[in-house]
Amino acid sequence: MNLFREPVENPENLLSDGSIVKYYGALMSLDDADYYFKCLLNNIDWKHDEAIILGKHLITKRKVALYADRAFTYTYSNITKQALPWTKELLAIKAIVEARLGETFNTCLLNLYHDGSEGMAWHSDGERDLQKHGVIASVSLGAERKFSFKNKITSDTVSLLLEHGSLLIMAGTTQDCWQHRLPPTTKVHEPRVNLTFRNIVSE
Ligand SMILES: O=C(O)CCC(=O)C(=O)O
Ligand SMILES: [Fe+2]
Repeated sequence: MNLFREPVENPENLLSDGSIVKYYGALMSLDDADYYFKCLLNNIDWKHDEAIILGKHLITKRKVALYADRAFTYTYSNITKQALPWTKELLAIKAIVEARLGETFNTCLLNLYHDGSEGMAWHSDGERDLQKHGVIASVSLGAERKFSFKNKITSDTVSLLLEHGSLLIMAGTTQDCWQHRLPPTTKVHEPRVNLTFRNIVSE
């Protein structure tokens, strides 16, 4: 356990030229992070993610869930997902994030990685309905994992560790100019939950 976990008051931009990634460190106390981690493991409607890619129906080991202000449907990778109404704990975490950032969010996509064998490949969060250049706020709970960004033109990479109870934001042109991934690792044997708060603007 990292004994030096602290909030970062004015985090620096880890990228440049209009692409913004900032790591805010600890968003909450260790006790709160432990509490929310347990709640989310038990109380979220976790489902394996599905995609239809090149006509093949793929099912991930990682589990996902989608919560939002409205019960809208959301289509990505040719599969339609139904957003569920907020739970008490998700609303509480959302309020902490909104207070820290001075931004509001209407949607949360959650990922559950059971251990280091599960990750997420290089991608950008460029879904059609996502607010263009809006802030995406990423909260990490559970196992500490490496997170990386790769510039789409230069292939420059920037990596950092996402700690238990921490907050990271992506904004500006980050999704246009960079991809990000959660690399798999043989070193991690514990689960991790990630929440990305977003704004969906369709309809
Ligand atoms: O698990 C993470 O930290 C990142 C998840 C992610 O990139 C996504 O849900 O789009
Ligand atoms: Fe992403």
